[in-house]
Amino acid sequence: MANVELAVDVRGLSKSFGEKTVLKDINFTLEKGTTAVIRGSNGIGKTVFLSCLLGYQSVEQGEVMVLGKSIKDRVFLRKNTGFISSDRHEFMDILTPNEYFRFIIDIYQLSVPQARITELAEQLLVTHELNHLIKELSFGTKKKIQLIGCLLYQPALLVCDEIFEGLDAETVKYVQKSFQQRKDLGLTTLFTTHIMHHADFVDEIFSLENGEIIPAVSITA
Ligand SMILES: Nc1ncnc2c1ncn2[C@@H]1O[C@H](COP(=O)(O)OP(=O)(O)OP(=O)(O)O)[C@@H](O)[C@H]1O
Repeated sequence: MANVELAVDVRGLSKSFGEKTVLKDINFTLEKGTTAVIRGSNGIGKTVFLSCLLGYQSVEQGEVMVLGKSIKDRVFLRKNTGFISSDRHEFMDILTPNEYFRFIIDIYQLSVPQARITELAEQLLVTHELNHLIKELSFGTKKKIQLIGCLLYQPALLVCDEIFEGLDAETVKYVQKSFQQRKDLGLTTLFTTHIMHHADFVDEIFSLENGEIIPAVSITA
């Protein structure tokens, strides 16, 4: 029976590429309403782990439950999760931000007034970018557009890869505040970063080392 109080419940997850084992029998849980960070050195497997968690990469061995359901239920998974990628936005690239937001509003059947999009765009200083193709936007602006998309539907589980990379100081503060607001709403946020001092507000800190995810004592240790 699934534990519905867990936002993430990973059991025995392993993942290899050829001879190279990246994730080794990972057991990892995250309670609902938690904000957590996973740190780890370059190439250690953070992106692969997040991709397995959200069903973007096949799981070789093990079981992954998100919000009490197996990730094999892909409709549930997509409806209730959001992903902010550091560098993968192929399907967004052919849209403008405005088209992308309309797409999100349509598929999630949201009743979001245009004024809310205008407000978020003003807060994140992207008002003048809304009708340009996403592929033509800067690295940080693409991330801001993904953030706005997620804030429109506020997924129960938001997963972000390298969330602070390439963001200016004001946007870093905005992201931190948004994640704290998500926590106040009882929502779960899991992200990776190399900039650990930006993550000093989280509830839980994990480290990916030697293919395993282990709790870390502090943001530095
Ligand atoms: N599709 C793939 N095919 C083969 N190897 C892969 C594939 N995807 C990832 N890897 C390998 O898995 C390992 C972990 O990569 P991953 O991108 O998860 O690292 P990371 O911890 O996110 O690193 P960084 O901090 O540099 O972003 C790397 O050795 C990478 O080369």
